[in-house]
Amino acid sequence: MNIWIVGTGYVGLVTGLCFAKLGHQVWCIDQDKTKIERLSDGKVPMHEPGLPELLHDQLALGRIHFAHEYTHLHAVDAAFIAVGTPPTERGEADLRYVFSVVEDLAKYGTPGLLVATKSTVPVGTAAKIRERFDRLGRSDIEVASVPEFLREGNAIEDTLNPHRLIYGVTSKTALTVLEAIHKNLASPVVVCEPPTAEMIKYASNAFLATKISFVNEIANICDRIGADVSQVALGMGLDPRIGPSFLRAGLGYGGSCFPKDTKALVNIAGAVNYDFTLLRAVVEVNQRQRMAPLYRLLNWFEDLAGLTVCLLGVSFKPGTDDTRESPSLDLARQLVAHGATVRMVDPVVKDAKVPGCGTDLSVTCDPYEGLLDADAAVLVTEWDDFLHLDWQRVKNLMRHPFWFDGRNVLDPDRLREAGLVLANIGRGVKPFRLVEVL
Ligand SMILES: NC(=O)c1ccc[n+]([C@@H]2O[C@H](COP(=O)([O-])OP(=O)(O)OC[C@H]3O[C@@H](n4cnc5c(N)ncnc54)[C@H](O)[C@@H]3O)[C@@H](O)[C@H]2O)c1
Ligand SMILES: O=c1ccn([C@@H]2O[C@H](COP(=O)(O)OP(=O)(O)O[C@H]3O[C@H](CO)[C@@H](O)[C@H](O)[C@H]3O)[C@@H](O)[C@H]2O)c(=O)[nH]1
Repeated sequence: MNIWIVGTGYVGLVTGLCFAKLGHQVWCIDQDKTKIERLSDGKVPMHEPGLPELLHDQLALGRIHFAHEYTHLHAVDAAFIAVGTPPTERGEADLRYVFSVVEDLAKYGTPGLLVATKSTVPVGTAAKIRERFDRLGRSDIEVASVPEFLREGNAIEDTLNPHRLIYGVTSKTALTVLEAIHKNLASPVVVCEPPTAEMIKYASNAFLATKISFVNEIANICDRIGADVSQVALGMGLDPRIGPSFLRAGLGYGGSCFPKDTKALVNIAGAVNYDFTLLRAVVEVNQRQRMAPLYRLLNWFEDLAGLTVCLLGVSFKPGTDDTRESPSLDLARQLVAHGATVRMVDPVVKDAKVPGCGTDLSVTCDPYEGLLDADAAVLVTEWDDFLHLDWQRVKNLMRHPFWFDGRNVLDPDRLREAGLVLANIGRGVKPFRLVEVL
């Protein structure tokens, strides 16, 4: 089939390349001319495992094309909208990019085109898109909601083997096109109305965020009563009704999705006079959780002025260079406000724009360089590169030996043997090694 993907970011590029791999002809359109030129030259603008190879292969096969305007005017079967829906100041999803694409598609879309949103959009958006097309004289265009569930760092696998496909449609024609596009995927399919599809996306992210904030609250209690949250999560997760995933305590969730989508769902509920009390608490717990290392540092040093703190990890999670809503940036801003000098280390992020910090902070990829003469270190992102350092060398490099493991991934015994002082999240007691899954 012939497919347009509008918006060539994390979602659009991965989706476009995966559709090409499935045998379709794909045109990725983006208003960012530089990005399009780089992609046409085979250069991937973000860090995502497997993407450079996939781009190379699909360019060679002639199935993927990049354009910054709608020059391809012959029959296109479907257009997927994958532009950003960033939060407004009030936390609502900003739909201006989506509606701007709708205007373009009304102008350039060929008759009978199916327009599907992959962007995460508030419940009711498909209906608004339908209205706009009708107003623009394009009642022939079909509208659907096909929410996206890929995770950054695992995006290709998630797209080629999704846990589910959600088709929010209002006609058999739309369903037939979606089935033809995804026919080589063996995933369960849920066919529903567009508002239900839109809600499935928000409810899924909100539920995962709730699990994280829940386990972080348990961790904070564990710290105070001398229990170990890692083993609490292990014990809980063995119950199949609970499951082991998304129970890793730490500095909370970041990224371009959970923070914005939880706030957007609180707003969606508010707009229909429903107070989503639970989700508001999830958001609040997450914000507070990010500051755990700051309070520990103040506890160790009382005053942070003049100290050097090394933050390990800038991206919001390992496997990506995405720094949107990264806990590391929030923490850096707070540390700078307390008078500390912040050094950042990350294997793929090259520079850190810290909002409210004046200048960009420099980022090195060498942990030993970042730790030289540091008074304290905080592991914010659990990149493999940080897990097995030469701890004796680390101890000798640092001015003071204070470490905060914000993701509970470092081996406490190893660090302590090297003479480092270690704090973590909710592991108030030394792990009792006999407790294993037998
Ligand atoms: N990033 C993820 O992991 C993920 C996963 C699932 C869903 N989503 C949702 O998908 C959407 C896109 O997210 P993303 O992370 O890929 O965003 P992104 O910022 O990486 O990419 C968006 C792209 O859209 C382009 N764009 C904006 N307006 C345009 C226009 N009028 N015409 C053409 N191109 C335009 C931008 O230049 C940019 O390249 C969001 O709604 C997000 O919530 C994201
Ligand atoms: O047990 C856990 C699991 C995750 N996280 C944090 O949660 C955030 C999100 O992680 P993850 O879900 O792996 O990353 P995303 O790429 O943001 O993917 C989420 O957001 C996407 C955008 O909506 C969805 O498509 C995905 O299904 C959904 O998992 C990260 O900061 C993680 O560090 C934890 O703190 N504890």
